[in-house]
Amino acid sequence: MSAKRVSGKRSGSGWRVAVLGGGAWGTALALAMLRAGHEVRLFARDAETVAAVARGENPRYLPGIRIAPGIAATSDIAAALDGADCVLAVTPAQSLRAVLAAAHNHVPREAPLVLCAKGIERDTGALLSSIVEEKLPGNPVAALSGPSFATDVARGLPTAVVVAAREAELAAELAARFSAENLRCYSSDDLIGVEIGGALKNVFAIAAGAVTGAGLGASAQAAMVTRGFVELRRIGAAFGARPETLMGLSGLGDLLLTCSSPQSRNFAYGLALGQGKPLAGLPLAEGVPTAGIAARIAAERQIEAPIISAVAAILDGKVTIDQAVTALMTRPLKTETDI
Ligand SMILES: NC(=O)C1=CN([C@@H]2O[C@H](COP(=O)(O)OP(=O)(O)OC[C@H]3O[C@@H](n4cnc5c(N)ncnc54)[C@H](O)[C@@H]3O)[C@@H](O)[C@H]2O)C=CC1
Ligand SMILES: O=C(CO)COP(=O)(O)O
Repeated sequence: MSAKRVSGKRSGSGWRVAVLGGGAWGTALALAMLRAGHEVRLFARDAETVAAVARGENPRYLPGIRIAPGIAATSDIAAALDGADCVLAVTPAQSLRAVLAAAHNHVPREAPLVLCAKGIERDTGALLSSIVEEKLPGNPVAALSGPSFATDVARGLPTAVVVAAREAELAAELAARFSAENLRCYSSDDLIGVEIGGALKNVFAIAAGAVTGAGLGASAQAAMVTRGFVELRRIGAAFGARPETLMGLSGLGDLLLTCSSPQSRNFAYGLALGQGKPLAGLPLAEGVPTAGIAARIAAERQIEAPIISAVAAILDGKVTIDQAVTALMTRPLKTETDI
């Protein structure tokens, strides 16, 4: 790691952090970075969000939460990235490629690009780290993931996340710099494992919401989440993720959070699906595009992932929830340990 990155370009311990994305999570992370002692620039593409953050709010994405002064919001991506020591990419997974296309000429050389979105690119099956490696080949890539609702983090409620990079030293440095009183960052050198956990838990959160919405009961819910976790581990193993990473904050931790709370937008999406309510206009549910591509990846690699396939088929309107449940319940019996 370069000496420049260790010490930061600015004097003192604070970095200049650029946050790309003025939605719920981008704004919450901007606040978290401010609390951790950094100078924060927030890129939001719409002028309305920029003006709102300057007023101390973001009513569209974080209604009712006061945004502390000190975040410099801008819709000029070059200005947001100017002199950044570190860049957080916090737009939806399916927008990452477009955002990096707009950003790549302005990202300072060597600044780590920290992925904060959770998903797999729908059209290509690419993990987000591989998109960064393609678009910003000179910049180190990292990922921040774990159980962390934007509203909780924005309010300063305590939680723990994991920051991963292929280089353990970089992961540890980022974790140290991002941690603050109420945000405890663990570090990991299993970048792929952290990415896979964060991306796939969203698919099971949709399934969990659908189970609740369809009134299938708490037992079905626990059985689905447990067997879903087996699928997450199978796919993770195929990508080279370490099992202990998937047992950690970005896998099991986030699965527990989002499969149990309607505060999760993916759970809420599944809930509406299960209740037969309209889905149009619901907030971002990253598990929707990820379900389809994860089902395709599983099929291509011959990985057994019946719950992911069922979620994808339900979302595509190919089967009903009832039909999917019957198909899952009548699969050939097997030993539980046969993952
Ligand atoms: N909201 C949460 O609690 C958490 C969200 N995440 C992840 O963070 C990512 C972003 O989620 P949120 O901020 O919650 O979504 P959001 O829907 O609240 O905001 C998305 C933001 O991205 C912007 N955006 C979309 N496409 C863009 C583009 N092409 N160029 C520039 N800006 C663009 C939108 O204008 C909006 O400001 C997702 O992958 C999500 O899974 C991760 C942890 C917690
Ligand atoms: O990933 C999250 C919390 O860790 C947020 O989940 P939702 O996108 O389902 O709201």
